[in-house]
Amino acid sequence: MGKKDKKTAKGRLDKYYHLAKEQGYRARSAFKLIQLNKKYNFLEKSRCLIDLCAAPGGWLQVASKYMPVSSLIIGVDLVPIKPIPKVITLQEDITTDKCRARLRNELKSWKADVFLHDGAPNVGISWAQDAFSQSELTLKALKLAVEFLNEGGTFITKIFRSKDYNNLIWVFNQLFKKVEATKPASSRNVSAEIYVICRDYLAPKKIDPKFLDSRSVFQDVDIGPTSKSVLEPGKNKRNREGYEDGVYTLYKESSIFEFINSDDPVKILGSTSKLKFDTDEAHKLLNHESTTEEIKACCEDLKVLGKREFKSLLKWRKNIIESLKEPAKEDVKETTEEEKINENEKIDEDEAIQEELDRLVQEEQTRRKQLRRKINEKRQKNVTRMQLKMISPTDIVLDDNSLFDLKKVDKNGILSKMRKGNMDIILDQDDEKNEYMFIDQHEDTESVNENDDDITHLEKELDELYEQYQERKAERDAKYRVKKLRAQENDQDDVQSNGFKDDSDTEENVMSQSDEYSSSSDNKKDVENIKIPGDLSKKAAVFFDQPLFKDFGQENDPEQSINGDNGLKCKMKTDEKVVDTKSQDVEGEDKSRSLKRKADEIDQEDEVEIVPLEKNDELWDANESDEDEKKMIRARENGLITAEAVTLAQQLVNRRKTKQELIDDGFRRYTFNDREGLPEWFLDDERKHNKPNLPITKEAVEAIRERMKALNARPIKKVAEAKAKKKFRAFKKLAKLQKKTNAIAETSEMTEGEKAQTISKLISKSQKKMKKEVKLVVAKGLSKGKKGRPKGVKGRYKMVDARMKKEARAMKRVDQKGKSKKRQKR
Ligand SMILES: C[S@@+](CC[C@H](N)C(=O)[O-])C[C@H]1O[C@@H](n2cnc3c(N)ncnc32)[C@H](O)[C@@H]1O
Repeated sequence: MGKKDKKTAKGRLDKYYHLAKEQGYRARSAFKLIQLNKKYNFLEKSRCLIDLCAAPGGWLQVASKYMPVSSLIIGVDLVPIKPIPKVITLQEDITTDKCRARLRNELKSWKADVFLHDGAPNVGISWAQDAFSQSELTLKALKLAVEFLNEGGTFITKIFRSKDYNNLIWVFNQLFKKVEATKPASSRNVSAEIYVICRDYLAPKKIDPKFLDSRSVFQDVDIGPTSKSVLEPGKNKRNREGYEDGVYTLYKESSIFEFINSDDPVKILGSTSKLKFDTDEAHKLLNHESTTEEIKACCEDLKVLGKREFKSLLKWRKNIIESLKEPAKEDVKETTEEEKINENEKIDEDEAIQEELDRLVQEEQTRRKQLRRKINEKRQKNVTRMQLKMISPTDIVLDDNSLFDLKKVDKNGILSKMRKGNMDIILDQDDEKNEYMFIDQHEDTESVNENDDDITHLEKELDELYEQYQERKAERDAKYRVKKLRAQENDQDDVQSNGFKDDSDTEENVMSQSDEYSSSSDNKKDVENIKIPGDLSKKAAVFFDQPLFKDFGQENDPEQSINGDNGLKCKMKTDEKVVDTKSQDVEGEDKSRSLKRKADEIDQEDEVEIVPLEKNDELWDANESDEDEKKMIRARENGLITAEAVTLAQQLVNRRKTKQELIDDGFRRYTFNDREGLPEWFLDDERKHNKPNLPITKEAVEAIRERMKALNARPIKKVAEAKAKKKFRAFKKLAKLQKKTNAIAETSEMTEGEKAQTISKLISKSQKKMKKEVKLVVAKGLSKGKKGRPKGVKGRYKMVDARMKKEARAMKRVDQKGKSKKRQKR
């Protein structure tokens, strides 16, 4: 069988193909016999069956299944048939006498009850030939059948619905009582095959030999090559047109010019027996240089030619056609050459030069454009990177056309400003020299104090060095960069939540730019000069926001109440009520007095502005109000996640701690940590190490640990995905199995028992695929695991030797010792 087109082949895998696979039949054609038997019920009654053209054996399998156990079943085919229990198989050509002899030998005195013929000769040349070969084969099968069939026996054959069909049916009717043609459901609709059931063999004593002679039975016996393509007979499409109307003879002559002038010369070669050189013009062709003796001989009898000869005839035809056209061609050649010369003359030399010039200019322009784009891209990249603080200006390697001229920058002392982090720069696009300008809003007000004393100078240097260190650290450590960014965000949030608007107001810009305004002496003045809309400066507002001053404004100025809806609110960490400090203790009063004094001092310098707050604004404490708020939100969302928080909660719930105690605990050395004026490096260090040591209980730690364990036990995404995939695969497998079992349950070709058996087979097959785990068991005891299953081991197991590993190591050791001794001897 030829190589099938994948798409077609797949299309052929229909329901019967799958059913045949399921039920172990070798070919889907098995179902044709099952269906025929269902209709005519001949297998169960038979004791001897001969299957002609039986390979691969599908019909034989069905026969052995449905026929009584001790039946004689013989299968014959050109190709060997794999053995089938209780079936005799012969490798013979059913058209030969040898086959007949072998059958006689096998049958001895027996005669067959059923003769089957499902033969399909090697086909593909033309439809008419295919059909004829099939009909001829059928007649040969019938010839064998009439010789070996019992009276009343059945002959079943496949035939094509061709013009020989009626002739065959006529012959069958002469030999059998009942002749019926049927097409089983499993036979494909696209196939022209049909099955003829000839029952009740009459077994006439004398059979007219014409009944079994193909020349007599079929009208047009010898079908010549009707092939359209003589060059590729194997690849022909099947053609159901049959003979040409009115053409009953196979010998045909055509004129040589018919072949030369034809649009389809291959067809002429296929349908003609001889090509004639009959006219005067044709005679001239005989003298043509390409008309060799071989060509002449080929034209005499086309029927005997092969592919090579047909090709040479076609080549000859091509040469003849060209030579007939030649004079006309020469004329055309002359005219074209003249035209070419004229055209060449027309081409103006100036135009050519102009074109060349245009091209060069164009090239230069594109080159420049590309260069400019490259430079711009590079500049843009650097600016972005610098704004993201990924690089410092000093990191940029500069060429002549580069964005920065460091020497210039340094002359103006800008470099040091850059190092301090003032990155607000604008690029003057029009300026071809690419100079940089710094925007410094306070350039007028702020002058560099050159007479700083040594300590301040040292501190400044230290700050700068620390900043550089941080930058270097940030470059190396992505985590650190993220942390720093987060800290900056928090700082900005603080500023906003404290009533500072985040617009382009100059003062506020300065605020947001100076992250650590309170610790930087450079910016100190700026900060102090900031006017908060209201009466208090930011610093004063922060100061007065402490819970101690909650009722402070109320007594003196009820209209501008600090605690009022529009004033600053105060809140302690734990509870709003707690802030209501009616019973302030003595210590608190002392503190309040000293703090008030401090505030007065500050306000002497600053104008006091009160920041109006929205009614629903969250309150904040002097140090880390936002932190607290965030912690609260996090606790609400995720529950308590630290042992300290759980301990505190437990203490509160169990009433081991009162509110008052909680407030008192709040007043400790960490409560009013003064950060003012402290260098950044010190504050960073403090943030890292100086933390309150809050009490924790064993139960709280246990509770947190349990929670973490539960979290860990949750499957990670990948595991969950893998599990889901596995589930999906199992589901798909089950659906497939269900589909198969449904098909089996619905089929009418099987008994209920067979259905159940096949379904259970399918199920067990699908389960088999699951891998069984093999347990390794170390061989112990006297028998070393040689006697039976070890105790307590279920399922598959494998015995392994505990010594093996140790012995292997020992051998290695001995080996190495031997080697070292040899070396010493040398
Ligand atoms: C369609 S298959 C038969 C399938 C068969 N009924 C089954 O169920 O397995 C046709 C068979 O006819 C065989 N055949 C064709 N011409 C033959 C011949 N002259 N003698 C014996 N077998 C022939 C082919 O070898 C081919 O195996």
